[in-house]
Amino acid sequence: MIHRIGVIAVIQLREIMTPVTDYLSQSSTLEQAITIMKRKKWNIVPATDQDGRLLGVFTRSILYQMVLAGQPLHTPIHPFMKTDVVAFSVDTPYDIIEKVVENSNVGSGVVLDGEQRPIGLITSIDIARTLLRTSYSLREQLEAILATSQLGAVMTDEQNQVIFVNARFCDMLGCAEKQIIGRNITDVIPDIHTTEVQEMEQEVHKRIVVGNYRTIVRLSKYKTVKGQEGFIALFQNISEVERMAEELESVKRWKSMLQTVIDKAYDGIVMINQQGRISFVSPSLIELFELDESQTIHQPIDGVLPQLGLTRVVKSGLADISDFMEVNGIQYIVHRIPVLQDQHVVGAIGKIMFRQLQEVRERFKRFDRHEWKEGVARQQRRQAESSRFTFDEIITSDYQMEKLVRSVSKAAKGRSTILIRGESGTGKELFAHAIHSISPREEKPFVTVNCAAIPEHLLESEFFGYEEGAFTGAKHKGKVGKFDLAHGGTLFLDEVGDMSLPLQAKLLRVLQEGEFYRVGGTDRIHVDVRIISATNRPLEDMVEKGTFREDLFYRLNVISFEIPPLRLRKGDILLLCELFIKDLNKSNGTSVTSIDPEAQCVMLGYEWLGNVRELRNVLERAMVFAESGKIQLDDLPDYVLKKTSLPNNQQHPVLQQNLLNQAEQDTIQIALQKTNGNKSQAARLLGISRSVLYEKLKKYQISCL
Ligand SMILES: Nc1ncnc2c1ncn2[C@@H]1O[C@H](COP(=O)(O)OP(=O)(O)OP(=O)(O)O)[C@@H](O)[C@H]1O
Repeated sequence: MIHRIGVIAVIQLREIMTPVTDYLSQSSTLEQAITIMKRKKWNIVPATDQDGRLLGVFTRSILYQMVLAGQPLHTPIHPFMKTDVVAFSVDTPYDIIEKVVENSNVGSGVVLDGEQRPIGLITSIDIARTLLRTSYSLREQLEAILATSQLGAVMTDEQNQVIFVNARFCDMLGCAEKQIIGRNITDVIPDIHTTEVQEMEQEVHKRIVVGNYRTIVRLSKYKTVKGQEGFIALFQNISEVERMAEELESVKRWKSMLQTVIDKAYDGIVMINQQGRISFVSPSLIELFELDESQTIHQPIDGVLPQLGLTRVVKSGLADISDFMEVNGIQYIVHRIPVLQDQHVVGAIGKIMFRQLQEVRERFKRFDRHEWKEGVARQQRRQAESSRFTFDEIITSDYQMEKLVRSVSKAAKGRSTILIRGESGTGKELFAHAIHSISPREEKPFVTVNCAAIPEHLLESEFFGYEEGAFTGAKHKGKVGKFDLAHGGTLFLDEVGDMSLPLQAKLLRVLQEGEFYRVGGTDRIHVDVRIISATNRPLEDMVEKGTFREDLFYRLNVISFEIPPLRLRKGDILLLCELFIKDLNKSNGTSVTSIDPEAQCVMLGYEWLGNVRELRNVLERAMVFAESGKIQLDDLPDYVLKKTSLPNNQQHPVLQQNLLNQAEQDTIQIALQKTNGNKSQAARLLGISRSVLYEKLKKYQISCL
C-alpha cells in the first residue's frame, strides 16, 4: 500500500481567490479591457450582463490577438470574448479545484457566487502558493507530532537511505541524528533485511530490538516526490508492556498458588474485616458448613458463623486456639488470628481444621496425659541398665552452667556420692546419666529408682529385692532389687527427698555397711554401688523438721551441686529450642524450621517454672500447630502468652525490645564474669568497642565484679 501525503487542513476558496472588483460588459471596448488588465495586473477579466451574471472572460491572449490583428482601441470586445470559461462555485472543495486546475491547460478560473455572479479569480499561482503554505504547515505539524511521539520514527528515500529520524528513535538507538541520517536503513537496524524491505507488499509488523529496547516495528511504503517508493518505520517500545505482562503473569501465578494453598493447605479459611463482615471464605469451609456463598461475602460473621467467635479476636487483638467443636458430626478446631496493620487490628482470620483430626486429637490426648506419659517414660528409663546421656548432651551457653558442667565432670571421675539439687525439670537426671557416663563405672550398670513414684510398701522390695514367698503376691522365684542390679555401677535415687523415714534408715545402713538383706531373706548381700541422688526438696529444712534423717543427708551430700533454673539462664532458651525442634522433628515427623521472632520474645519472657521439661513440652505442642513451618505467636499455648512476665505482651515490638534489652544485659554480665570483670577483654569477647561497652554498662547500671 502506498501512502499519499495530502493536505489535511480545510481550505476555503474564498481565502485563496483574488477578489474581483472590476468587470467588463457586453459593450466594453478593447481600451477598457486593457485599462483594467493594466491596473489590476490580471490575466483575465470577467464580463457580465446587466444582472452581473458571467458572460465570458477577456484574456491576455485575446488581447494579443486583437492587437496583432490591428484592431483599434474602440473595438468592442464582445465578439472576441471567451465564453468557454473554467468557473467554480465559491463552495467547491479545494481538492476539486486543485485537480481541475492541474488537469486543465488554462491557468486561471473564475469564482462564482450562488447567483452565478463572478466574485473572484483563481490562478495556478494561487494554487501553488496555497500548496506551498499548506505543505509548510503540514511539515511543521508532522515534525511536532514525531518529536513529541513515543514512537520512534525513521523515513527513507527510494534508495533506502534515512532522510528523517525523530528524537525518540535516536534515544532508543542511543545515537545522534547525524549518525543516522544518510545511512541505509538496513545498516541502522540490521534486523530489517533489505530483501524483506524491497519485497514488502504491504505493511510489515515485526518484533525487533533497537538498542536496549524491545520494540514492534511497523514498516510501510510511501511515495516520494520523485514518485518512487521510500519507507516509513515506526517503532513502538514494548519493553515496559512486556515487563508489565511478565509482572501480571507472576501475579497470576502467585494468585493461583495462593488459591491452591488456601484450598489445600488449610481445611477452611474465613477472613473478616474490622467491622466483623466476611471478606473471604474458602470453598472447603463453605462445604463444611453447607453455606450459600452468595450469602456469605460482606455479611456479618456473627450472623453466618457465630459459633466461630471470630469477632472477639477483633475486639481483643489476641490469637486464640479453640478446643474441638462439631458440625454435622464432623469435629473441627478453630484457630482465631487477629490481622494487624500498624499495630491496629484490622480484621481476623479463622483457620478451621477438620481433616486428619483424629491424629491431632491423639496428640492432644498425649499432651493431656503428659504427666502419665512422663511417668511411663521414666519407668522405661528406670529399667534401663546403662546411662543414656553424656555431658555432650547438656546444652548451655550460660557461664554458671558451663562452670558447673566443668566441676561436675571432675567430680564424676571419683567415687564420691553426689547429690544433685535443682527445681523440677532442670536436668537433674540428665546430669546423673552424664556423671555415670564418664565415671570409672561407665561399663557397669546405671540403675534408677524414682523414690516418689513407687508406693511406700513396695519401695523396700524395689531397693533390696525379696526372697521366694516373702509376702503374698510376691513372684514365685523372688526378685532382685535395684541395689543388686546396680552392683559395680551407679544407683540413681531420683526424688530422694520423698522417701519415708523407715526406708531412709534402711538405706543409710546399706550406705554405711555396703550390705543388706533381701525382704524375707536372711543372707547378707554385699554390694559395691555409687549413689547419685537428686531432689528438688529443701532437705535442710526437712532435716530440721525431722522428716529427713540428718545422718542420711550427710551421707548423700558428700558432693552436691545445684542446677540453676531456666529463668536464671535465659541465654539457654533459644539454644535449647533449636535442639528440641531438631529432636522433635525427628521423633514426631514434623518439619518445623524455626521460631518467629515474636514467639521467640514471648518464650524469652516466660518464667518457665517447669524449666527445660516445660520448654520442651510447649515446643512439642506448638510444633503440631505450626502450619507455616515456623512457630508463630498463636501456636503457643494461651497460658504461656498470658503469663509472659513482661508487661503488655500484646504490643509485641515493645515486648521484643524489653526482651532484647534483657538478653543484652545478660550477655554483658556473662562476658564480665568470664573475663573476671576485665572490661577490655569483655568488650573484645562481645565484639564491641570499649566505649560502647561503657555506654551499655551505664545504660543497664551494671557494676563490675
Ligand atoms: N541443659 C540441657 N540440655 C539438653 N536437654 C536438657 C537440659 N536440661 C534438661 N534437659 C531436658 O529436659 C528434660 C527434663 O530433664 P530431667 O528429667 O533431667 O529433669 P529433672 O530435673 O530430673 O526433672 P525432675 O525433677 O522432674 O525429675 C529432659 O528431656 C532433658 O533431656
